[in-house]
Amino acid sequence: MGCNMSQVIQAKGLKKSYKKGTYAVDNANFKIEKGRIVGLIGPNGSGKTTALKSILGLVPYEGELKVLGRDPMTERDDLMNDVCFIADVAVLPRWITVGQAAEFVEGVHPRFDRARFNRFIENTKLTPKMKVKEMSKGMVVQLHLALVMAIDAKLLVLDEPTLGLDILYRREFYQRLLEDYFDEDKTILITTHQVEEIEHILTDLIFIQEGKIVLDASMENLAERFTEVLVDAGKVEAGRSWKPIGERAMPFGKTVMLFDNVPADQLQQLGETRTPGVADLFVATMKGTYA
Ligand SMILES: Nc1ncnc2c1ncn2[C@@H]1O[C@H](COP(=O)(O)OP(=O)(O)OP(=O)(O)O)[C@@H](O)[C@H]1O
Repeated sequence: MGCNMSQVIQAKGLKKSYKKGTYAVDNANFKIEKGRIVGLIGPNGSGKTTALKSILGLVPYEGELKVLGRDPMTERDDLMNDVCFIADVAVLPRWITVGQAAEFVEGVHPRFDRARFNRFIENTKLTPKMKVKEMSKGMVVQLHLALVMAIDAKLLVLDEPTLGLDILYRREFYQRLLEDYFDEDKTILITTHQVEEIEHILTDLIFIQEGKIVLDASMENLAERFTEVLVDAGKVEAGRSWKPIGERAMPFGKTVMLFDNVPADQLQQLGETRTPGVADLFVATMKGTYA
């Protein structure tokens, strides 16, 4: 692999096995470019965290992997100067204060900017002496975000960052990330299975199922490739003959069908068409996962 710096992550034949004969990540190929916000989305146990751990050099793997031009296994220390990794917000210990949390991150991350952190905190109800256990969940999110955003990392990796938070805070979290942190020199990789609230900030989508990449596309490509049709009651059979990848019943005898690579003008004969939401696309793609 060449050293192309607009390429933030390159994986070729990436594999990780914890147990002989089974692969948590199974021959994954993908590229992530600078200035993208990528959602790595998959059901429980599909290999998301394992993929992230490989990217961060936290587990040994097979195959080729380059992150910011470096080999995560042999150049981990170097790589960590440019990467910020945050697991879910729940990991902040309950006894820690705002000030101590900042001190801790400052100690472990060379790119942490204390003044920047303080500026974020000044816009909240948080005070330096406040403990996590005294905060509402929303305040914990604010603390978490301030810690993340004060790190000037080229690559930000977030593993289920909004787990356990309600929809309002999930929205707030992603909106702030987009408005106050993201720019064209940064790249964000987020894993989640709560897709609805991140889809509007994502530029790219990677679906993973049983360790395999089953979809890898930019949001523009998705809109070109997939179409959802609200099929009129009398046209269901016609619709099925064009092999939808998903189908669900709606009130009043209508049926929603999801099509992959069927020309839109053809589908318009069936009923109203639109671009599917990521959640519906996810469900259709993962069909059979829990069977
Ligand atoms: N340390 C480990 N030792 C053994 N098996 C593991 C280990 N970590 C993960 N696995 C297995 O690898 C597979 C993928 O797990 P992984 O945590 O990567 O999935 P995930 O997509 O992040 O899941 P979730 O959404 O539930 O967090 C699972 O079958 C899991 O049981």
